[in-house]
Amino acid sequence: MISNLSFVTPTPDSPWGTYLMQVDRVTPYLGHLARWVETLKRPKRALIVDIPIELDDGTVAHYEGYRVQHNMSRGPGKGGVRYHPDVTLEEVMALSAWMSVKNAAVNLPYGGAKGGIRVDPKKLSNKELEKLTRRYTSEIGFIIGPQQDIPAPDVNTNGQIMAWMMDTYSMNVGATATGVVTGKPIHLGGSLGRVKATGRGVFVTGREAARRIGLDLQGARVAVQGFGNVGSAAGELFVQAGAKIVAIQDHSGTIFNDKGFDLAELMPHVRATGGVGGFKGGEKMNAEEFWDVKCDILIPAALEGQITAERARRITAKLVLEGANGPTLGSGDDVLSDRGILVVPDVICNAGGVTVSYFEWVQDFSSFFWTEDEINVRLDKIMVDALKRIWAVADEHKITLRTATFAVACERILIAREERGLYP
Ligand SMILES: NC(=O)C1=CN([C@@H]2O[C@H](COP(=O)(O)OP(=O)(O)OC[C@H]3O[C@@H](n4cnc5c(N)ncnc54)[C@H](O)[C@@H]3O)[C@@H](O)[C@H]2O)C=CC1
Ligand SMILES: O=C(O)CCC(=O)C(=O)O
Repeated sequence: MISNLSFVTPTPDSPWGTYLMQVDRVTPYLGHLARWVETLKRPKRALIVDIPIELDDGTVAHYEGYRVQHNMSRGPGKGGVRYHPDVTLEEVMALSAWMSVKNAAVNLPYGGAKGGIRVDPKKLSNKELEKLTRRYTSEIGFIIGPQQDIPAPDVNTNGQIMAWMMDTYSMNVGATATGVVTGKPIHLGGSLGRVKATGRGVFVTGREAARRIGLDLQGARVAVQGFGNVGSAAGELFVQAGAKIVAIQDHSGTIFNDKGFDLAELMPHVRATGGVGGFKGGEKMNAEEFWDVKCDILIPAALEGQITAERARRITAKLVLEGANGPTLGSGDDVLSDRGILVVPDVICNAGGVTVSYFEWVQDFSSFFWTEDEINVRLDKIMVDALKRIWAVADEHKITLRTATFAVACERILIAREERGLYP
C-alpha cells in the first residue's frame, strides 16, 4: 500500500486504507494502464472549510466541512454530502474515491466526489440546519457547479438540504442552477424515483445475484442493517418479491421477527420515532446478535466498517448486498470469500442512487421530465447490464465481484486519464 500523502495516515481498517488495498488488488488486471494507478491513490482536490453559524441561543458554533474531488477524468465530480459527527477528511476521501469507481462501473459520464460536515444534525434546529447548509454551500461554491461537481444526498441529508444548496448556489451565481445538485424535491427539478433509487438498485443487483446462485426470493430470510433511505427502500422491494425481513438494526436498536416484519406497521413507527427501536411488532435483540441471525440475504445499509473478520465468520447469509459504502473491512471480505458467501460490492450494488441522479441532471438540462416507470425501467437495465459485464470479468479471472468491479471501472478511468494526457 503506497501512501505518501502528508494529510492522512490510513490503517488497513480505515476507509482510505481499505480503498488503497482494493486498488492494490486490482492493479495486476490493469495491463499497461497500471503505470497510471498512482492517480487513483490521491484525490485531485480536497477542500476543508470552516463553517461558523449563529445558534438559536445566540452563541456562535464552528463546524468542519469537506468536499473532496477524487478523480474528474471522465467528467464532473459527482457524489453525496454526509452530515455525521464522525465524518473526517479521510472518510470523505475514501467515499469520493468509491464514487469514482461506482460512476465508472455503471458507465456514467462523471468523476467521483463526496462531501461532509462533522456535525450531529439531530442536535440542530431546522433553522440552524439551514444556516449550516447555506454557509457550507457558499464555502465550497467555487469548486461545485453543474459542469464541475454535483452534490447529492447521503447519510442524514435529504431533498430539503439539496433545495437549500441549490438556492444558495443559484443566489451566488445570479441564476437558478437546478443542475448543481441532485436529489432535489420534485418541484425544484428533482426526478421521480430518486428517493428510492439506491434501494431499488440494491434490490435489482440482489435479484440478479440471487438468480445466478439459485436462491429463491420467495420466502428468503433477509436481515437489514440501517433502515434509512437505502435500507428501507431495498427492504420493501424484497418483501414485495416474496422475501421476509427477519432482523433490522439501526442507531435506535435491533429488532427480530422470525415470521417477517409487517412493513405497513413498521414504516409509520420509523417515520414517527426516527428509528426501529421500540417497535412492538417484533422482539428486541442485543446489537451484536444481529450478525448471528439465520438469514439468506444480509443488507448492510448503514455505515462503513461493519463486517469485521470476526463478524464475517458468524454471518449465515449466502448473499451480502452492500447498500452502504464501505461496510466490509478487507479482512472481513477475505473471510466471506473463503466461506463462499457472495458479496455484491457497494461500488455496483448501491449505484442505483447516482444513476437516477444522472437522470435528474439530464432532465434538468433538457427541462423535460420522464415518468417514474421510464426511470425505473432505465435504472433496471443499466444495473443489470453493468452487473453482467462485471460478472463476466469475475468469471474470466476467477476474482471476486469487488475486484472485478474495480477492474472494469479503473480501466475506464485510466483510459480516460491516458487519453486526456498530462500537460496543461
Ligand atoms: N442516500 C443515497 O442515495 C445513497 C446512500 N448510500 C450509502 O448508504 C448508507 C446509508 O445511507 P442512507 O440510507 O442514505 O442514510 P440515512 O441517513 O437515510 O440512514 C442511515 C441509517 O443508518 C442507521 N445507522 C446509523 N448509525 C448506525 C449504527 N451505528 N448502527 C446501525 N445503524 C446505524 C440509521 O439509524 C439509519 O437507519 C450509507 O453508507 C450511504 O453512504 C449509498 C449510495 C447512495
Ligand atoms: O446521487 C449521487 O450523486 C451520489 C449518491 C452517493 O453519494 C453515493 O452513491 O454514495
